[in-house]
Amino acid sequence: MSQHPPVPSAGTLGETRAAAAAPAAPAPTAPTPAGTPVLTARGLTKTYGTTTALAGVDLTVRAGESVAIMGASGSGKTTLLHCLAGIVRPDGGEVGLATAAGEVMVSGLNEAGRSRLRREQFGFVFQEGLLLPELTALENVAVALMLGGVARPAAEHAAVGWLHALGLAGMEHRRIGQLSGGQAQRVAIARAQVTGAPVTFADEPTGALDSATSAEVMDLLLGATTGTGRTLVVVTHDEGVAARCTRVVRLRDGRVVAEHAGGAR
Ligand SMILES: Nc1ncnc2c1ncn2[C@@H]1O[C@H](COP(=O)(O)OP(=O)(O)OP(=O)(O)O)[C@@H](O)[C@H]1O
Repeated sequence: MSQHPPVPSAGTLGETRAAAAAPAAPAPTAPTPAGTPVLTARGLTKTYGTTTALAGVDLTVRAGESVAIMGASGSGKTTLLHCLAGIVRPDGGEVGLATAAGEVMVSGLNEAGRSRLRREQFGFVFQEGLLLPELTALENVAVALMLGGVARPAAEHAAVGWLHALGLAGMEHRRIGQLSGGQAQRVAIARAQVTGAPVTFADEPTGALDSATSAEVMDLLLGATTGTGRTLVVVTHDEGVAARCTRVVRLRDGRVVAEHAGGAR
């Protein structure tokens, strides 16, 4: 990455939805106009042995929206998220990502291409496992930029900006194990946003949190993504999380069985 990393404006993204939406962190590339399709899945299929995880999914995700993917355990939510994000290659169908250079077929790229795409275009907030416990909060965020070629001082400057915006001032040098679950998820949000990635994927981002902390983390996640014109795709079992999104997609047995506006619309 050659651009100077984006840094949020002064202040915090706040604890409330309204406050969280206020400061805008410029994306490294011109943001896709709101409402434009940014990710398009066509006829996605995926099987694991004899298990059909996806049985033909069509889905369009538009810039600036927050899409909650819901459904019973085993209905294919995580597999769909992983196919959209280029973590897993579907057996059939395709996933297209709109970029400044035209549509990139995520599903057609080899592992190196998908890895680069994930680093440059996507942010990830998962329930667990993505933060490096041996690194501090600051290092966990800065490393996302350093992997893209940003020098350490600039990466740390941007990381500090995001950690402060997410209410973690003073905790920059704590290791992940020295943070609460909610604080660790804020670090994950900072790491997912610091590169300016236009699309963030979250898989049960509040799954391990109590309901008050869950609401705070979800507000911050929305403020940092759709609040700054970016796009969020979130897998969740929690109707409260889905109610904060603009659209809800429900899966059953690897198929989309319902789609409707979320409470945020
Ligand atoms: N790596 C894998 N190997 C074998 N089977 C898998 C694998 N990943 C997923 N599956 C199976 O595919 C189906 C869909 O799994 P997936 O994780 O996408 O569902 P989910 O809706 O996210 O479930 P949950 O809510 O329990 O996380 C399940 O039957 C699951 O057991």
